[in-house]
Order: sequence, then C-alpha cells, then structure tokens
Amino acid sequence: MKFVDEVEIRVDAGDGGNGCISFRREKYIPKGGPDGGDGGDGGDVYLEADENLNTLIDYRFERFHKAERGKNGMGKNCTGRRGNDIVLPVPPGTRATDIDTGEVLGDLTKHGQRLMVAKGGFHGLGNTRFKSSINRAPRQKTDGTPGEVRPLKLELMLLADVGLLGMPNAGKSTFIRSVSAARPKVADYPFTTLIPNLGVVRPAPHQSFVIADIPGLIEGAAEGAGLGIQFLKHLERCRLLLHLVDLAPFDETDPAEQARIIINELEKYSPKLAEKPRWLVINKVDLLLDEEVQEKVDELVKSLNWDGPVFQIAALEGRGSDALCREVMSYLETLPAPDTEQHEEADPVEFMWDTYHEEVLEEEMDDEDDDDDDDHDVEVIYQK
Ligand SMILES: Nc1nc2c(ncn2[C@@H]2O[C@H](COP(=O)(O)OP(=O)(O)OP(=O)(O)O)[C@@H](O)[C@H]2O)c(=O)[nH]1
Ligand SMILES: [Mg+2]
Repeated sequence: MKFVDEVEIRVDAGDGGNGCISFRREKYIPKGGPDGGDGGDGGDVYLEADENLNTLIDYRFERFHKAERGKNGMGKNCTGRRGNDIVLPVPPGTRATDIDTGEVLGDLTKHGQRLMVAKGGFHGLGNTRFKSSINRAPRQKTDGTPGEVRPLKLELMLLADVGLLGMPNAGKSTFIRSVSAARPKVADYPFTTLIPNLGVVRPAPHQSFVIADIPGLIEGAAEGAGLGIQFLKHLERCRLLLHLVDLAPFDETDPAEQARIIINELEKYSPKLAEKPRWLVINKVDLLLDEEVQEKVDELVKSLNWDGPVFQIAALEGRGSDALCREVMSYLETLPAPDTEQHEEADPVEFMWDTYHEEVLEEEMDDEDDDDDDDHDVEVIYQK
C-alpha cells in the first residue's frame, strides 16, 4: 500500500436544526397554545486512531467529510433528531492541525483514542420556549447555528522509540534488517529507501523497542535537496536517535564532513530534534583493518568535537548490532514512559460555538423577560 503521511482535508460538522413555530390545533380547542419543538443539534466530526491503518492515503481521494444536519423541530412539541456524527479513522501517530490558525488540535497516539475536530451546530429553539405570562402565542423561534467548518492538515508521525539518521548509503536499512524482522530494500546506490520503515527489535524475551528507518539526508535537504527533510518529522516522537556514519564511503568522502552535514540539516529542521539524545554509530567497520578503524574513529570524534556515546558496527554481518540494541534497550528503560499521557492532558481545543451557545442562550433568557414584540410575525434571532 502506498505510504502517505500528510494530507489536507475539510471537515464540516452538521448544522443545527431550526426551531419550529406551531400551535396546538384540535377540535373544540379554539386557542391551543404554542407547540413548536426545538431542532436537533448538528452531528460532530471526530478522528479516531485505528491500529489497522498505517497510512493516510484514503484521505488523498476523499477530502470532504460532512456530518449530518440536525432535523428541524416539529409541531406537537416534537424535537428534531440530532444529526449523526461522523468518525474518521486515522492511523495512530496522526496529528491534526487547523490550517487556518495553525493550532494543533491534538495527537492521536493510542488505538481507539478520539478527537473532536468540528463541533455540530447548536439546535434552534421552537416557539414553545418563548411562551410567557405576557405572550401566550409567541411567534418566535430561532434557527440552528451552522456547524463548524475546518480545513485540517493530518500528519502521520511514526511512533518509534528509536530513529535512524544518516546519509544515503550509510547502511540504515541494512542495520534495521540485521536487528529486526523489517525487510526494507538495501542497495549500493543512494535513496534506496523512499518511505519510512518500522522494525521491532527484541534484544531479550519480553523486551522490545521500535526502530524507524527513514530515507537518507543530504546537504541542502532543508531546502529540498534529495528527498528533502519531510521525513524527519517521523523522528519527532523518537526518544533516541542513532546517527549512522559510513566509515569507508566508496566515493572516499570524509566521514566527519558527512556527519557534520547531517547535524547541520537536523539543526536547520528543528532545534528540538537536534537536542534529542543522539548516539554516533560508526558503520562498515568490516571494510577496514582494526587498527585503521580505531584511528579513523578517534579522528572523527575529535573532528566533530563529539562527547556522546560512540558505537562501532558492521551492519552487513551484524557485528556489534546486538550489543548496540541491548544498550539502546537499557537506555530506553531509564527514561520515563513515552509522553502519550501528556497529550491527553493537553489544553482542550476551543470550538467556535462553545461559548457562543452559552451566550446566545443567556441572551435568549434575558429577552424573554421583556418580551413585547407580539406583533412580529417570525423573529429569527440568529442566522447562518
Ligand atoms: N561492507 C559493508 N557494507 C555495508 C554495511 N552496511 C551496509 N552496507 C552496504 O551499503 C549499501 C547501502 O546500504 P543501505 O542499508 O541500503 O543504506 P541506507 O542508509 O539505507 O541508504 P538509503 O536507503 O539510500 O538512505 C548496501 O550496498 C549495503 O550492502 C556494512 O556494515 N559493511
Ligand atoms: Mg535505506
């Protein structure tokens, strides 16, 4: 299935149904009172995380999603039915952003988690509501308010614990193949990997973490060179980055220079990402003699001014890979649990009509007290 990690859609909540003006009409009851019912609220639009999905591709083809309008109120005090909600399934790891305001509405990280992204319009009031001691035959009602309309950007950010970073050909896909069951393509040309891949690593029974292999970066990626930096967003939720460096590039470029390019691009993309814990993983040590390796690694570390952890591996034959994964696992275990809880506590999103409803209702009640507009035919208090 094609991997799509960013789409723009529009969600329309249903409008509220209108209130109704009606009077009781029955044989032998000449002046029946008002009996116009309220309308129903419009349906809401929700996003729901569904672990059976792993791409947003469906939304490439279907961009408009509308919830049902509330039904109008009817005579005999019948309230209109509420409009049905719609629930749009998205893969876990999806972030929803309002395109107009740039506000992040929320992150869906756990299966079954729901997020309201457009609130249905509020129902209109029927004329029964306007009955009072001074106005026994009110000819007022209100219309439902419009449902909220939101242009939304959905972004899928993979939920991996560890992200692989590096130049094309550094051996990222080879590494993920050597430590997990993931089988991304490996080849000796750059940009073999075009879409992110996830692999589950199990360093010991009952222990596991998820690792993400993303396409390689090159100089100028922040400006769009190569495949650009769009895939870096998949690393935003990782707790550790492994920066793979090819110690013996076939084009004989300087590994330190190559490593610096990646660090620069990372900083250009997001200082927050650049500050994430990052380990240097020197790959392809099998291509050099042992003494040479140590010498080159020392040179590299010195040239980069690197004081973080350094590992040496030969991903192709799996040398050093398992030891690295065990270290990663112990490191992850020292960290607090992933920040999914935080998202749930995030500030609730305020919907356009949230306060409006309260205000209108309050106003409505105040109006009722000094209701002297009997001669009006129909008064529509708020309109779409
Ligand atoms: N000798 C040797 N070759 C390796 C090692 N790791 C990877 N390679 C080779 O390096 C080449 C590139 O490996 P990939 O795993 O495709 O590299 P990548 O970083 O995923 O590259 P992109 O997907 O293009 O970003 C392949 O020909 C691999 O066989 C290693 O440890 N030793
Ligand atoms: Mg690859």
